[in-house]
Order: sequence, then structure tokens, then C-alpha cells
Amino acid sequence: RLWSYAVVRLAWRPRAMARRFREQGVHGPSYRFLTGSNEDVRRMKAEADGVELDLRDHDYLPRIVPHLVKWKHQYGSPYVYWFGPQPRICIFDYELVKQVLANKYGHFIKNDTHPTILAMIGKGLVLVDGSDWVRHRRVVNPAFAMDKLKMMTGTMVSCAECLIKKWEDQATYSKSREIEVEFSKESQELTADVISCTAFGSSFMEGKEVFHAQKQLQAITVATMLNVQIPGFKYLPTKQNRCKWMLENKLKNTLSRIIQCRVASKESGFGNDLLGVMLEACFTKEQGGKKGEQILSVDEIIDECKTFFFAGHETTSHLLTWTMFLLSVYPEWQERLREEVLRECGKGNPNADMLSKLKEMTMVLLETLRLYSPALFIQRKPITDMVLGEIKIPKGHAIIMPSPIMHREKKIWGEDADQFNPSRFQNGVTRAAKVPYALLAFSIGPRACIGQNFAMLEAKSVLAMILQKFSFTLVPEYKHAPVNCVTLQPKFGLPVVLKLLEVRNWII
Ligand code: HEM
Repeated sequence: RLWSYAVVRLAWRPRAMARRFREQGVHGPSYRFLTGSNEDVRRMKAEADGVELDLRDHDYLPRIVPHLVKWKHQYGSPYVYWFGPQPRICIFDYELVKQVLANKYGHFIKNDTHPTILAMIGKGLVLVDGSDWVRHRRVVNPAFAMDKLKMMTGTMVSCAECLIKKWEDQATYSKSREIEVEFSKESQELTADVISCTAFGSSFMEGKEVFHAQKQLQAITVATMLNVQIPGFKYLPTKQNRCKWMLENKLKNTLSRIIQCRVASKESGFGNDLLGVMLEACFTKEQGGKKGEQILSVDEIIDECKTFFFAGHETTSHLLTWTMFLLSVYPEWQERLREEVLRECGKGNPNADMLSKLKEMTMVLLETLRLYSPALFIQRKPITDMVLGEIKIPKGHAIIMPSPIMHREKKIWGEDADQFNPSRFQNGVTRAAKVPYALLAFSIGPRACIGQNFAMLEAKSVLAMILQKFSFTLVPEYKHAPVNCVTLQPKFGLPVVLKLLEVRNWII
């Protein structure tokens, strides 16, 4: 019986699905028993891995997703490929993407998640669906209101101030008034500090423990990304699974401790930050409507904390890293931004009102998000059979929307789509391309990123403060090799030389 089940699920069914897609004009690589397209993807990625790019060449897609690029040319859009025995329908057409992402009726839900990603980010706002999503989003929304974000700017600035002071001291004592730093590592630590302090208040050191456990889970995810998920395998005590369970426990224990600490001090209020807002909702019994009902359970709050720790720092740190990269490669833009910062913020610490006036910096950040979008794919699956354009997509089939490929569509973004040109955003994000929702870095529709204003404020504060104090260039040995590690990262980090603009008076 097991054998016939395997034959039906792993051989007959995928081939029947492929035939149905072909009949609708949707083509793609042929299905291989059990592994689907995974081996082809692995091979193409290995072949592309050695390719190094010129600093001004921003078309890294043939390096990191060679299969998607090749099959798009070969089979057109949309096409279908196979993740093990599961089909993945790749769409690139903005109209279809809008139909999926802007759907308000919950017809398209999040696709199944890799088990290690689930362990790393928890089943929080990013992954819940349906009425659970409504309940979670209702609780979390107030923490991201503009007045709260303005208050958080002070914390972002003081976290950045500590790091910049450290660099300033090191540079002041060096003969050449400059230092070399691995910016990508430093920015990850900085954004982890910011989310620890802004979302989880005083629990800063424990925040670091969460950060390190999530980093290790991320490494396991990257190592196992292309493995076929065999049912039941996640329960076997393999070395990797045991390591995953240990890290999962560590995460849970650390977060439970942070929460218990806060609950213990509830006499003085739960606090104004994200954790406080969630606990308030959890312990205020009547808020959900039904008396006695808790809006979020403690386990859900733990999962939400995992989500916000990860989503709150990982993406923003790469936005900062890629912006530093681009400003080093285009020094004329670095100078323009420095002039703007000195004009609007002076030489002191910026506040939220000053940051809101940095128009050119916003343009540069949006262009960075277009070319080096930290999140590479948006995925959904329909909860029922759906028609998308002219294609019938059966219930549960994964739909992949690779935003970085769409961000380079010349017919949408113009002939210079492959080039760095922040000026395309000078009339705002909705007028930068032929369609108003062309920038998908934060996604669109009801599930768009809740932290986008937070991320932009954080990136602006940190960049403004760096530009006030330092000029920067890449080290000559830098190798331009973006890589997909769940998010888009520089494979060999981002070593930069920071040169002090002014020497502090007391040294002279
Ligand atoms: C440059 C920075 C960021 C980028 C590029 C980014 C990108 C995204 C994208 C593409 C999505 C949609 C995912 C999907 O539809 O499947 C998303 C959702 C989300 N992001 Fe972000 N994000 C960033 C920063 C942040 C920050 C700072 C936070 C929290 C402090 C955050 C929290 C979330 C959450 C909770 C969701 C799920 C929203 C929902 O489904 O209701 N993100 N983000």
C-alpha cells in the first residue's frame, strides 16, 4: 500500500499536473521522480557560484537564481517548476501579482514554510493566516503608529550613537584617521540592538541571545534549503534535527524569561513597546469582545517575539549594508546625501522630524530596495481552485513572485532598469515606474510589511549619523558576490574604510 501511495504521490500525480499546465500553455522543466527540479537548481547554482560581478553590475540574478532567469527566457511567463513533487508556478506579470497580493478576501494564503524557518521566526504575524492573522494584526498594529515610531527614533539614534562613537574613537587614535570595519556584521548587531531595545525594552542582553540562536537556525536553513521534505523526517534525531531542537528550546526559554520579567513588573504597567502592547492585549480580558477571552495566548506572544526579532533586524541590516555599498560605489550620491543631512539635521543627533525631510536619502533607500531587495521571493497558495489571468491554479499550488526579477522589467521601469538611478523616485514611489505598485520590496496589499516605516526611519537615522562623521569607500579587495541566505547578503561581507571628516578638538 505504501508503495502504491508513493507511486501516485511522487510519480503519477506530478506528471498529471504538468500535463494539465501544458494544456493551458504553461510550460517548464520536466518533473524528475521525487527530486523534481531540485537537482537542476543545485547544479545551476553551483555553476554560477564562482561568477564575480563588476562593482557597477547590479544584475546578480544569474548568480543567485540562475534557474529562474534561465527558465523565464526558455518557457516565458508564467512557467512551472518542481520543488520535489510540488509544483511552483512562477509569475512575473504585475497585473497577476496584484490580483494575488491585493486580494482582500483571503483567497491566497502563505505557502508552506521550511521547518527550520518556522523554528526560527515562529508562527507569528508573517506566517499566520485567516482569522488568526486578523487577531494578531489587530494587537500589533498600535505599536507601529507614527507617534510610537517617532518616540522609537530616539532609541534608534542612541543605539547608533554608541557604535559610531566606538568607530570615532578608533579612527581618532589611528594615524591615518581612518578604520576598516566589516559593515555587514556591525549593521546586523546594531539592528539587533535596536529591535531589542525598541520592541522588548530593557531586555537588551537577552535580545542578543535570541539574535545568536536565530543566526544559527538561519545557517541550518541555508544548508538544507534544497532538501526534499520527507514526511516524518523532522522527528528523526539526526544531528541537524537535534541542533535545531536545542536552538528552538533556547529561543523559547529566553523569550519566556523576557516575558515573565515583564509580567512580574506589571504593577507599573506593561510598557509602551511592542511586548508591552501584546501583553496588555493578552491580559486585558475584555478587549477581544467575548468576556474572558485572551486575544493572544502566551505561546502566541512567544512566536510573535521570534517573528519581530528576526523580521525587525535582518532585513533592515541588509538594507543598510547594500545602501553603504551603493554609496561607496557612487561617491557623487554619497556627497549629495551628506550635504542634505548637514543641511536638514546639522551636526547633532537627528530626530524624526529632521529625518522626514531627507528626500534624497529616501530616493537612495528606495532605489537600493529595488536593486538589492533583502526579501527575494513572495509566495502564496490559493485556498480553493482559482483562475489567475487565464490559468486555472488548483487549490494549494504554490505561486512564486520573484520581486528582484520584476524590479528589472524594462517595460515597467524603463531602459535603465539595471542601473542605479535614485532620481527615478524623485516624484515619489508610486510615480517611479509605469505601474504605481511596481516596487514590491515591502510587498503590497493587506499583508504588506507592517515594519516598513520603522525600517526606513532606522535606516535613515543610522545613515545620517554615519554621513555626518565619516566618508567611506570599499576596501580594494572587496568581491561583489551577492548571495541568497534567506535574505540577500554580500557573500564575503562588506569591508569598508571609514575616514573621519573632522578630528575631535580635544585631540588637537
Ligand atoms: C528593509 C526592511 C524590510 C523589508 C525589505 C521587509 C519586507 C517584507 C515583505 C516583503 C513582507 C511581506 C512578506 C509576504 O507577503 O510574504 C514583510 C512582512 C512583514 N514584515 Fe517586513 N520588511 C522589512 C522590515 C521589517 C521590520 C523592521 C519589521 C518589524 C519591526 C517587519 C515586520 C514584518 C511583519 C510582522 C510582516 C508580516 C505582516 C503581515 O503579514 O501582516 N519588517 N516584510
